Parts: sequence; C-alpha cells; structure tokens
Amino acid sequence: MGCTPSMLLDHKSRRRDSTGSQEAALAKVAPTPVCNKAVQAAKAPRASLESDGFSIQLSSKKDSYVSQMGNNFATQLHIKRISGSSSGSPGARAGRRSSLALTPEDEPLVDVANRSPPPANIPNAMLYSPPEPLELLCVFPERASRVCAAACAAVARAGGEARSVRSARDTLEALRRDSDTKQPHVIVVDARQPQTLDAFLLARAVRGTKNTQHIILIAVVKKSVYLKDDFAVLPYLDAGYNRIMVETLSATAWCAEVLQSRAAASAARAQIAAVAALAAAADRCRDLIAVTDEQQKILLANKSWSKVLGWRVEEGPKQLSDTAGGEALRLATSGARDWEAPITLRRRTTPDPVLVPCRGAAIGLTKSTSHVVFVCEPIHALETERGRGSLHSIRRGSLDVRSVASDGLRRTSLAKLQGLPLEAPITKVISLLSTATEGAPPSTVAYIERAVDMLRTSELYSPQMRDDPKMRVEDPIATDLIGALLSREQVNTNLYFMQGPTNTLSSRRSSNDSTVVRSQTNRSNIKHKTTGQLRELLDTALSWDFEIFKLEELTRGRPLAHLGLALMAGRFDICSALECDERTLLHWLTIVETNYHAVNTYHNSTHAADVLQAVAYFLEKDRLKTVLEPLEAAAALLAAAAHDVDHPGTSSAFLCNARHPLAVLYNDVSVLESHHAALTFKLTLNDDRVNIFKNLERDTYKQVRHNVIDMILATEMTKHFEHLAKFVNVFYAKSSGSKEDNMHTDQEPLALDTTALSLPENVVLVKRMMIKCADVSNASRPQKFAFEWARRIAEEYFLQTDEEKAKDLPVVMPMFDRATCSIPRSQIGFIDYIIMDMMEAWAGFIDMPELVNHARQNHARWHELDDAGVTTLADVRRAQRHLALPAPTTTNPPTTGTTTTTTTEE
Ligand SMILES: Nc1ncnc2c1ncn2[C@@H]1O[C@@H]2COP(=O)(O)O[C@H]2[C@H]1O
Repeated sequence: MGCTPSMLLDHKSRRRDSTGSQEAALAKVAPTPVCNKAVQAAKAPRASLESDGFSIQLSSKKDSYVSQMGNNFATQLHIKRISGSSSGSPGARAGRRSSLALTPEDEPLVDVANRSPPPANIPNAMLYSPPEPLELLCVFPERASRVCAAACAAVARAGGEARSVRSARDTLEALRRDSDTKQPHVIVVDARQPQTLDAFLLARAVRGTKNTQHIILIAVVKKSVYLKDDFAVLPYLDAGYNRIMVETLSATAWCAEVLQSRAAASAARAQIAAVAALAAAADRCRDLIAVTDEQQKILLANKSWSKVLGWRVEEGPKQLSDTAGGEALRLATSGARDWEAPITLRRRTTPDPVLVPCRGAAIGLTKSTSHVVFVCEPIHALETERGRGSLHSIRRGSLDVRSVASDGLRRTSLAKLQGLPLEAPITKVISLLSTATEGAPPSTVAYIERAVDMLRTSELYSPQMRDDPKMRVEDPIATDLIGALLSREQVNTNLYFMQGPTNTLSSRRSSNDSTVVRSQTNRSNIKHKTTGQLRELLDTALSWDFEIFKLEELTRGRPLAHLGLALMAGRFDICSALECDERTLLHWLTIVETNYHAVNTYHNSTHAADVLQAVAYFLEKDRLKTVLEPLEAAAALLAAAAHDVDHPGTSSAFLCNARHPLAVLYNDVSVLESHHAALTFKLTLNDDRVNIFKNLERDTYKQVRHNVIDMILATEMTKHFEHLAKFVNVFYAKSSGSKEDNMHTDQEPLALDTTALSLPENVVLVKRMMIKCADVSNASRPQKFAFEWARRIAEEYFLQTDEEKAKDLPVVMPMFDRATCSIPRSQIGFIDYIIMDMMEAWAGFIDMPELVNHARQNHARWHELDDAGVTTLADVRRAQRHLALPAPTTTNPPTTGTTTTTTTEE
C-alpha cells in the first residue's frame, strides 16, 4: 500500500478522537499478534460512524423511555441528562442508563448543573513554551553512519545541536536528569540492525524513564520494513516511537522531519508542564481531588485524597468504585457537565463511609468526556475535632454519615440562613471569619477554616482533654473522678429498676417527706440563742481560715442558719435589698438548712455554710464590690446557701442510673442542680413566713430569681469547662508576659482585662465563676480544712459506690472503693484538673493569691502523703493527727437538729 508514515499516523490520530477506548486497548497490544489486532483496529473508523448511528438510535430509545416513565420527574431528570451531553461515548451511554436509577430521594441532594461550558479550557498562557534551539540525540551503533551524519547535518542547518551515541546504555545515561547534557527534543534511533541494537527495547526503556513523554522518538527503518504491510508501523508505535522514517541521506528530508518533531515536542513539553503544575496545585490542596477517565479509572488522586482515604500516594486506588459510593459513579456517568452534591467516600482504615460535599466536572476537549474531576471538601479537620481525646467516648467514634451529610449541605443552608433576618452572633462571627479569608495567605486561610469548623460544632465548650502531657490524666482514680464530674453521659450499661415510689432517695438519707416533718419539729423549738463562743466565732466569719467545722460543732450541725444570719443580715444587709425583715430571712435559712441532709458526710448544710462563707469573702473584694449591685450580691449569698439543698448524697449520674423520679422529671439533664434551684423557690414561695421575696416588685423578683437559678445551675460540674473557658476568654487577653505567670496549659501568658465588665452578659460570667469557685474552694482552703473536706467527700463517694454495688447499679466511679482508693491521689487529680486553672483565673480577677497558694500547698502535701504510702481514710485521719491538725470532726454530724441554737417562734 502506497501510504506514507505520516498518513498512517494521521489516520491513527483520527481514530484516537473517535474511538478512544479502542485505541487505548490497541496500545496494549503485544508485538507478535499485532497483525490480527491491527486488522480489527482498521475497522475502527467504520465503528466510529456506527457510533454516530448508535447515538441517533440511542436518542430515539431515550424518547421512548421517557414516554414510558410518563411522569414529570422522569422527564426532568431525563432532559437534564440529555442536555448535559450529546455524546455517544460508552461512558455517556452507561450514564444515561444508570441515571435512571436515581430516586426522587436522591435528587434533592444533587445540584446538577449544565449551565457552564465544558470546563476543559487550559489557559493559553499555560501552554506557551519559549523557543529553544533544537536538541537532537542520534542512536546509531555503527561508528560512521552516513544516515546519522545526514540527520546531524540537518539539525545544524536548522540552528540546533546534535549528539550521537552508540548504545542503549549511553542513551539512557544521556536522559538522566542529573547528566550535564540537555534533554533532547528528538531522539533518532537506528532500527535497521536488530542484532546490534534492539530498537523496541530501547524505546520502551526511554518511555520508562521519568519525564520523557514529551521527547519525540523517531525510528529509522529500511524501506522493505516500511513497505511490508499497511500496519508495519504499529509495533513501533506500540513500543513508544512517535514516528518512523525510512532511511535517507537527504539533509532536506531530515531537516523537515526534525523541525516538525521539534514543534511537536515543544507543544507536548508545554502541555506536560501545565499538567504537572496543575497536579502540584492539586497536591497542595486541602480538598480531596481525584480525576478519572470516562471509565472511572482513577488517573490522578491528590495527596489529601490518598491520605484521608488511607491510600499511599504511590499505590493509590485504581477505580473510583474502590473508594467512592454508587452516587459518585452515577454522577460521573450522568452526562452532566458539572455538579455539586454530597458523595460517600470509603476509607481503608474504618468501615464507616463518610458523606462529603463534592463538586465535580466532566472534562472533554471534544463533546465526549475524557476526564471526570471530583473535588471533595476536606474532612480531616472535622474528624480531628470530633475524634480527639474527648471525655465523651461517643465522640471518639468515626464520623456519622448523617451528621456529615448535614455538614455537607451546610454551605447552601448557610447561604439561605444568611438571607434571613435571623442572625445569631456565631453566624456573624463565622461570616466575618470567612470574609477574612479572602485574599489571605494560604496558611492563614487554613487556620481560619479550622477555627470556623470548630465554631460550627454545637458543643463549643464541652470538655476535651488537651493532647498535652500536663493534661493527660494518667492516674485511674483521677480519671474516674474527673470523668464522673465532667461527663454528661450516664453509666447505663446495667439497668436498675426501682423498687417502688418510696424508695426514691438514697437509703442513707431520710426521705423528702421525713425531712419536712423533721424541719417542722425543729421549727417549733427554735430559739435564737447565740452563745459567747459562737458569737466570737461568727465575728471571724469573713476570714479565709474561718473555722467552719468548729461552727458545725457549736451549732450541733446547724451552721447555715447562724452563719447565714450573721453574714446576710449582719454584714451584707440583704434584708434592705430584699425589703424583708430579719425574721423572714431567719425562717428562710432555717427551712433551707433543714432540707439539707445532715446524714450526708459532705453535701450537708456545713458545705452550704462553707460555700456561703466563701461567696461572702469574695464579695468583700474590691473588684466585686464595684461590679455587683446589692441585689446581685444578695442573690449570690442566697444561691450559695441553697445551692445543694436536698442533695441526696449521690450524684446525678447515680440518680439517672437508678431511674430516680428526679432524673425522670428533669430528663437526665442537670438533675440535681435543677432540683436544688426548683426546691429553693418551692420552699420560699410555699409559705409567706419564709418568703423573703414577697415584697419585691414583680420585675425585681424576676431578676433575683433569674440570678439565683443561674448561679445554682452554674455549679453543675459537667459545664465546668464551659464556664471557665467563657470567663477566661472574656477577661483574659493573651499577652507577652512571662510563662511562669501563665495560668493556661497552652503556656500562653494571659493578662487580666476587665474592660468587658461593662457588658451585663459578662457580669453573669463573673457571678457564675464566683459560686463555682466557692463550691470547690475546699481545695484552696488552709490544709487542715482541705484535708477534712477531702475525707468527707471521699466518704460520700465510697458510700455511693457501696450503694451501687448493693443495689446492683452501674458503678459510676469504680475507683472510689473504700478498700482500694487512694485519697491523696484523688486530691492530686482534682487539684490538677479542676482546681488550678480555675483558681488561677479567679484569684487573678479578684486579687486573692492565697486561693492559688493554698491549692499548691495542699497539692504538695498530698504528694508527700502519697509518697509516704497514705491511701485510705484511716491513713488520712492518722496523718491529720500526726500533722497536729485539729482532730477530725465526726463523720456524721448530728442529724436531728432538735437542739439547734437557732430558733424562731412559730
Ligand atoms: N476536695 C474534693 N475532692 C474531690 N471532689 C470534690 C472535692 N470538692 C468537691 N468535689 C466535687 O466537686 C463537685 C462540685 O459540685 P457538687 O457540690 O455537686 O459535688 C462536688 C464534688 O463531687
């Protein structure tokens, strides 16, 4: 057949356009059976025409399908697909079929758009290649080849440079990137002497070398080979040659050949450089990017895609279906030009799929699709935030598909939300931050995006253990205690059925009813009789080493009413602010005190008196004197006195596990604190004689009530970090101060900034922090008090564990077992994780360094005792004696209160 090599190649490139997939298959053909395959391939142009025919045929099929479907949805869906692509490519055909599998449920998730033109434009500037002198490499085994000389001479005439080598080894050496010589544009290989140079092997080796795609390889062949048959060129193409050249000594023929080749090489080089630049850009993206061919084979997956989905970059997933769900495949084959829809991605490391927002596009230089691009939003930020070290085990789990789906739809819904007149501060913050990313450097954008991702979570202040050695809770006792205090989840594994309505409170305490009866008995005997010793003691009520246990002893377990009256009426004159008389206040204190359970070792009225004393002490500080109104101070004192009223001596978690009526009433949420607040008002409003609020204006009452409730609820430990973080964020600014002064575990020095006090919502934070610090101030008291409180709380915890075991309830703090627990270690953990940060923040705010000093000293002392092998309550008692501390008071103070010295007339 009398066709020229270039005719053959042109013929081939036409085929490439029309039957890409067949051509690709052909490229894999081995040299030996090439003729058969070649004959099949020769039919390809006809197949291409048939393919057009098929396209028409398919169209008519589609129409019939639509009419069969006979509903609007099907029609719309169908029209979308058709307008998306008129291609007759196999991929597009498959797409039309599979698109019918989309259900109406799927459709709202999918924002398929065909508005834009095929996004296949590579900017011309990216394809520009600067003119360069032609570089030719000749590979001729024969030392003085005349053909080689002709080729070299032609290059010289064209203003280029030619080199020649004689072996395959030298050729590959010349291609090494670090070799001194320039990379050639064109390599001419003498393919006429297979016994001295295997031209096929060499071409494969060249193509197997990195970055040689753009080099034009020319095989010089004998005329007889060239004319052998129509398809003699195919094995050369298959081996990697671009062109073949019949041996010639004509410098003109060579000149034309190398100039054409250089032009082709330059264009290829520019294209490859452009693709490399885009691939490098993709690799530096936080988005997950993959590019497939029209058969969903992954051609490129950027680093984020590989990393997040658990593939090593080199191995990478092979097919889209290895890593993406069916909807991704449906989108890829839908024929739509570009779309925006969530797709599921599977990670190798976890079985749970992740639904991520994805933008995709079908790319094609012609009307048919050659590549499909998937750009998915990064998921690792979300994952990190949800999965890291949280106390809530549920948050350690893998991502929940539905939650990520909603996150995926967040952008659209956010856009809609922004159009509404509703705007929460957090929305404003997020939108300000998003605006700040515009034009910002990538590192700043990355930080802002992380911050925005965190802000979008609903549990902004929920405790998370910092991944920092100082914050790592290693001691199991501390883990138990801190976990139980902070966790909002109840231990639910072992369900317990209550015996009946009378068994609603701990067996260690009298029932609610009996408490009331007891209080009535008390009230009938009450006489306000303050002995000289008691009066002397109450005179010291505003010192930080106030002898609270002595007060407990002198008042026979009724310290609250005495101290309350002395402080509230005597020092703070809250009766003026409340417009009530002292008698009513005394009645109120009495009824509140009688509703504390004297049988509790810790949560009894001595604890209430202690917290009240701490709040009174804090209120005397200048900062608070200037910030709080008299009514706010009154509310703080009342809240402190009542904050644990009717505490059963067991935790909220215990009540939830026991299905206690209070847990049922408050839906397992803030059970005890809700009860303390509600009961405070119930007791107050039930009887005019105790109603300290009865003379207040409606609005004033509302305000006081709101303050009291807010402060009592703030004592809930599951919200500890929320309150602390808000307080620190508002009143402490990062400064360049010394690290030693730093209160925060992130080692950033913080400086007090009280300008925010002008806003009422920030004063609320102060009041919450005040009662919180007072509530756990026992660890910041002088050692002898701290030790006694530690002993009492430990005893109460042990009793709870005993009760849980006896009733076959889940054990909330298994480490708090009297047989095994180390009290010093529990205190070390409590001070480390709860006390220090908070007391440092509060001490700085009210200028009370002793809070921190005592906590540090106690911490050091507990350490010493731990080192000395002190663990049990008995050990602690002995240590108290050895330290010449006052002998511990009885574990259970008197319970009846019938001989209380605080009396009132009924
Ligand atoms: N010294 C302490 N050691 C361990 N836990 C304590 C200590 N003081 C207070 N707590 C706990 O901190 C909690 C604060 O809120 P409650 O008073 O409800 O219950 C308290 C105890 O559970």
